[in-house]
Amino acid sequence: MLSLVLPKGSLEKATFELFDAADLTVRRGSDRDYRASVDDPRIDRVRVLRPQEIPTYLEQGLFDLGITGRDWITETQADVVSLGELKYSKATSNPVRVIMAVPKDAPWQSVEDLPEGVRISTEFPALTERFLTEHGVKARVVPSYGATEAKVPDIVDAIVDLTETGSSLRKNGLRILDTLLVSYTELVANREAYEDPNKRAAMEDIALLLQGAIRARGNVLLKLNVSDAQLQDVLSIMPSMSSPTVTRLAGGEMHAVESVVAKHGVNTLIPAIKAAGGCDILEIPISKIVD
Ligand SMILES: Nc1ncnc2c1ncn2[C@@H]1O[C@H](COP(=O)(O)OP(=O)(O)OP(=O)(O)O)[C@@H](O)[C@H]1O
Ligand SMILES: O=P(O)(O)OC[C@H]1O[C@H](OP(=O)(O)OP(=O)(O)O)[C@H](O)[C@@H]1O
Repeated sequence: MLSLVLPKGSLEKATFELFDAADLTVRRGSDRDYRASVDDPRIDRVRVLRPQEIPTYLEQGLFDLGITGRDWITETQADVVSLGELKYSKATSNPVRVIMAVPKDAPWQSVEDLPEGVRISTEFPALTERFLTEHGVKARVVPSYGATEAKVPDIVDAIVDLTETGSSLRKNGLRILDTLLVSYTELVANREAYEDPNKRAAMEDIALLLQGAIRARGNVLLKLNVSDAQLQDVLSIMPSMSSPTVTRLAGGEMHAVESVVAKHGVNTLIPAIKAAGGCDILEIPISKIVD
């Protein structure tokens, strides 16, 4: 069946939590163990490796399916099939951005302002070279192996690096000059494996479980009862994914209402439902939402 490669490092914790939520719990001896397993008939081999190497390994057929960032797929230009974006990063559900940054007080306002021979440190040399060529800038691109922000202004003049929350840029007194790429985490496959109908079906099952777990994040199921007379008042304030489900209760003039709502806002919604006539209100966690 499928061999799977998962990212070590920045995405590791969030990826393992997502697989757990998707009922594809990854098991390994310790967090230093780079061989793992998933108790699922569709997955027979799991390795945990650096995300920057994952697109190439997938292209070469060393694994069928993997998770990495769009940034590394673009940098390596690996020929892989994407099964879709998985909306999570190291700390948030937002994408990361590959940006060019300079010291706050540098004179340059756009990439075209950079002088010939400008020194730029980056972990993304290929992406940076392509970007500079597009903008007609002749620079010296210096490969970085981490702590890139720390190298300006004494070692280099500018950097191309990732930003998620912006905290590293702020701490290092840097200003964004341009954005080269917006990058989501993605589920990607080896092209040949994806062409195999059995493997593709297994990959699509896994994608569905992962996306279902991501969609469920931040949502809860609200259930309540309400009288005939007050049903419209409750429905008028009840958000839902499509439309709330309303069922008549076996006895009397009561209805049961249920709806998937955003967890954010439930603190004001529940008292409002109660004031509108709702009773027996239940808030229930959701593990997955599959279309
Ligand atoms: N806040 C973040 N910082 C860095 N990378 C992030 C962040 N959120 C998501 N990512 C993604 O995680 C991957 C990081 O890959 P990379 O090969 O640079 O290894 P790493 O996990 O950061 O390891 P190291 O810390 O040793 O550099 C990229 O695809 C990147 O887009
Ligand atoms: O916008 P932020 O939320 O601050 O996140 C972005 C920072 O996180 C990553 O660094 P990491 O901690 O992986 O160290 P590294 O630079 O050594 O790779 C990345 O390279 C940025 O420096």
